[in-house]
Amino acid sequence: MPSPPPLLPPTLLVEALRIRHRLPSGDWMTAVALDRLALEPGGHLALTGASGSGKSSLLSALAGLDRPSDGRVLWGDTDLARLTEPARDRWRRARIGLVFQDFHLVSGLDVLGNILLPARFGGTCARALKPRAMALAARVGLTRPHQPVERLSRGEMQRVAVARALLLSPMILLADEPTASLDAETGNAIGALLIEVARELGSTLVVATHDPWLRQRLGRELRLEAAGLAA
Ligand SMILES: Nc1ncnc2c1ncn2[C@@H]1O[C@H](COP(=O)(O)OP(=O)(O)OP(=O)(O)O)[C@@H](O)[C@H]1O
Repeated sequence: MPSPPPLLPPTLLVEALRIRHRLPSGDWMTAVALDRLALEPGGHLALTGASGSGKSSLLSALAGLDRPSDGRVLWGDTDLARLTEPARDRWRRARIGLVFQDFHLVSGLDVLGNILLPARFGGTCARALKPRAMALAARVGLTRPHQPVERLSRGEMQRVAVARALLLSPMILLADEPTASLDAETGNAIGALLIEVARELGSTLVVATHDPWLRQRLGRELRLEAAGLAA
């Protein structure tokens, strides 16, 4: 069983972070060069910057999905790079709710089945969480919980991805462009919901976004610049 989430989210500290990707040519490019970022427990932060400036790469490192090439990502006293991959997976499942840019929905499952996926992966009883999953589906405006996800519009898929990230009441919420596929009004509603739920839970919230409304509502902003080819 995963360990229960701590009552308070840990402080985030990023130091001398470099994330490099290998290009098909064999060269390396630096996607993120960030000397320092500190975020208090329950803090909210918008990651902004032009397309390709490294927002998704940074979110992946914060979630422990990718190991930094250099530097450290510390959540409290946990240095993610020092954990083995299975330990990092356990750590992430117990603490983090993730909204992926491309949703990562599982076709063949309906709306409810997708929202309940973190329960399955985390070893929590999916049946016990069904009422919460139904409530979250309604809260994000999904009225047909048994609709197969492959028949949803992109905007509806985005709502499923947001509801799924909230299922386990995570202490840390990381969202990659969570309003990008929505019209302005719905995007604002979903953005407001993320902020509201993060406040209710006392969760730390980091959102990569181009959306000026959401950026403003999050209050604090870190603007990334494309770093370029690695030396
Ligand atoms: N796996 C990878 N292999 C090679 N290059 C990559 C990889 N992932 C990202 N990159 C490159 O790293 C840079 C940063 O990409 P990233 O997706 O982090 O930016 P972003 O700010 O999230 O962009 P967008 O706003 O378009 O989603 C880009 O130049 C991208 O092409």
